[in-house]
Amino acid sequence: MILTVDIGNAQIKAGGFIGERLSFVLRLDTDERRTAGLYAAQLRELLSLYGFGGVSFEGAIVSSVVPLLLPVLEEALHLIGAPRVLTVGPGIKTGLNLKIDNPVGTGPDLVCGAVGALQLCNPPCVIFDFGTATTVAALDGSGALVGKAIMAGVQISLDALAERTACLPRLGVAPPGALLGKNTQEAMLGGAVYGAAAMTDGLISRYRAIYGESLTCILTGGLSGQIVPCCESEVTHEPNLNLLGLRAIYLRNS
Ligand SMILES: Nc1ncnc2c1ncn2[C@@H]1O[C@H](COP(=O)(O)OP(=O)(O)O)[C@@H](O)[C@H]1O
Ligand SMILES: CC(C)(COP(=O)(O)O)[C@@H](O)C(=O)NCCC(=O)O
Ligand SMILES: [K+]
Repeated sequence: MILTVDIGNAQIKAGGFIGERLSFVLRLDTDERRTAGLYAAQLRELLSLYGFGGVSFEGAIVSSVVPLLLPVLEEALHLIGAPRVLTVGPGIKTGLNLKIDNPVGTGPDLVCGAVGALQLCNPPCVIFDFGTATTVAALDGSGALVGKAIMAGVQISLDALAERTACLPRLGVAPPGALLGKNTQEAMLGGAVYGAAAMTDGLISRYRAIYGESLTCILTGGLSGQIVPCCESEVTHEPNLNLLGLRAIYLRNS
């Protein structure tokens, strides 16, 4: 089995591939205070809970947008028995052409998503990733990453409303009851979720004006399942896109 690990700002996603098949996805909280031993113990426990306790790993690959946690998870993966642990960063072959300023400063999650997208479709394509931040990565007809957009994430927007107003409550992203709410909670959820979906539709129509109607739009990220049902555009939903990309990068480097 190949273990793929995507460290995001909210959660660490660990996916196990047997061949092409993604057999499981574990989610752990991102916490910079946690040690390698604690993450290893948690991974071990979850692996056996899901029935993969005895499985041996061919290797593992990690991508991180939280620099402090990268060595911590690398060590945790060695501790649970991964004989080799690759890292998405300088020196790794991704096969992706980055036609942007400062390729090294680009989030490795965007790189993994782009590589994952190229497994699923022919470019041009755009990837919307709804996590802590909402990000867009655009791949031109040659498959090169040519541009990106970064917005406040859907949960961040709700958190900011609760923090910076006197009367608005703290809410988690959830299916909105209606486009227009009848109460404060519905109004906030409708605004956040339909607002994100309408932003997505609006950006897609602008990107289609550049790249043509054949542009493939892939939505991913932990919150994408809440946004996809409210979008009007034709989109592909792949919640584990970064893990697919990580597996492809692992294979390219082994
Ligand atoms: N099992 C799950 N499946 C999908 N989304 C989840 C799940 N558990 C939590 N989430 C939501 O996904 C969000 C994190 O999305 P994610 O894409 O992992 O963000 P990041 O990459 O920034 O860590 C959290 O706000 C959480 O509420
Ligand atoms: C934009 C991000 C914060 C998104 O992180 P996430 O929502 O996946 O936790 C991350 O990709 C990042 O820190 N990027 C570096 C800046 C850039 O890609 O231009
Ligand atoms: K994101």
